[in-house]
Amino acid sequence: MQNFLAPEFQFIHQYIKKLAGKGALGLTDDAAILSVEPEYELVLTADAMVEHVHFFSSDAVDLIAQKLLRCNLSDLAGMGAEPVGYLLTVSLPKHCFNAMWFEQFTSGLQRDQELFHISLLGGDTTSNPHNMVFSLTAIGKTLKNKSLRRNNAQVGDGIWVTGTIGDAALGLLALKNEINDVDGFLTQRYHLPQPRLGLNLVDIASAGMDISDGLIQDLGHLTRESQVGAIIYADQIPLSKQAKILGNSYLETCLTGGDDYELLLTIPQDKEQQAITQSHKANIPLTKIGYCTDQQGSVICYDSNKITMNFKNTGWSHI
Ligand SMILES: Nc1ncnc2c1ncn2[C@@H]1O[C@H](COP(=O)(O)OP(=O)(O)O)[C@@H](O)[C@H]1O
Ligand SMILES: Cc1ncc(C[n+]2csc(CCOP(=O)(O)OP(=O)(O)O)c2C)c(N)n1
Ligand SMILES: [Mg+2]
Repeated sequence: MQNFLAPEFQFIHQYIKKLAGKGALGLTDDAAILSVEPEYELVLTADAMVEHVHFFSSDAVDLIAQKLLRCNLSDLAGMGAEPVGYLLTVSLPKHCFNAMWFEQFTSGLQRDQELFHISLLGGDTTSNPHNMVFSLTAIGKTLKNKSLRRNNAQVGDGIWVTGTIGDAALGLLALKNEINDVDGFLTQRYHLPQPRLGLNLVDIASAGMDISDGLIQDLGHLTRESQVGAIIYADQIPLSKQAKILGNSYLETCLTGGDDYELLLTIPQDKEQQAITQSHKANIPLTKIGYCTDQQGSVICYDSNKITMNFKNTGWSHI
């Protein structure tokens, strides 16, 4: 009998293999092998992306791939980790198994592998009759005991965010034709999040996480884990000029819509200058939006008239 490759393995060989890096063993074995320097520990995270839920069927395939990788890299950034490698699982309807689809998907990943200095370690390929479903496991590293946790914010620490908040949620509205995205900025922020890797806040930030489900909800997670409360000021929250133009009626979308993939951080007041220095070094904007209180479980957002804002939902929930 001739030893030929079944189509599944031809696809892996032809398209996926070129993404494989150190430790992947050329995708020839059952698993990858990873060594890590003794002074480091591994940081592991997995996030899935599902057609119709996380992205549109009509989205460009290379952008879907980049968003998948970037959302996971954002989780590593949220832990203060440096990327090492990733595992990729794809489950696709049969019509996706063609050269054009795989060329686009892998070219998106290849682009970002170079940008973020990361390579593929392995994964799995399956078919399913309905939707595109992806899962990516990102592996990073931090110096031992130096990762950024959600549970160490202290009363009085400032609350900070990177970048601008709400653009992607507005981009989603634009893609649903509910608002106009004149220059394409908002949809671009939806399609291509910017993982905030490289911001070195070791021994500076007291707690941190990435914002994926909505600022208000994610701040709730951080304050709960740290057993503190929070007061933030809506007019201090950094918004892009495209978001500002839409006006106050879209503020709630910005603060609760999710898909930001920015970092939420707490920083003791005596470390603020160091944090700002690091933000300049990494060229990542950092803005103070409030502070931690001793009102455990209370997240208050004041509007510009110092009136507490009430939200219909504080953020995204799958169920
Ligand atoms: N199906 C699951 N199996 C194992 N762990 C899970 C599962 N779903 C969520 N988690 C864990 O629960 C925590 C919260 O999940 P999630 O809200 O998705 O975090 P994130 O927003 O950082 O991706 C994370 O530590 C995540 O690893
Ligand atoms: C087509 C489409 N509809 C709705 C959304 C909004 N949305 C879907 S999941 C999600 C939250 C982030 O995804 P999740 O799976 O919760 O990631 P995690 O918090 O685990 O990182 C948001 C804001 C979207 N991105 N795309
Ligand atoms: Mg998750």
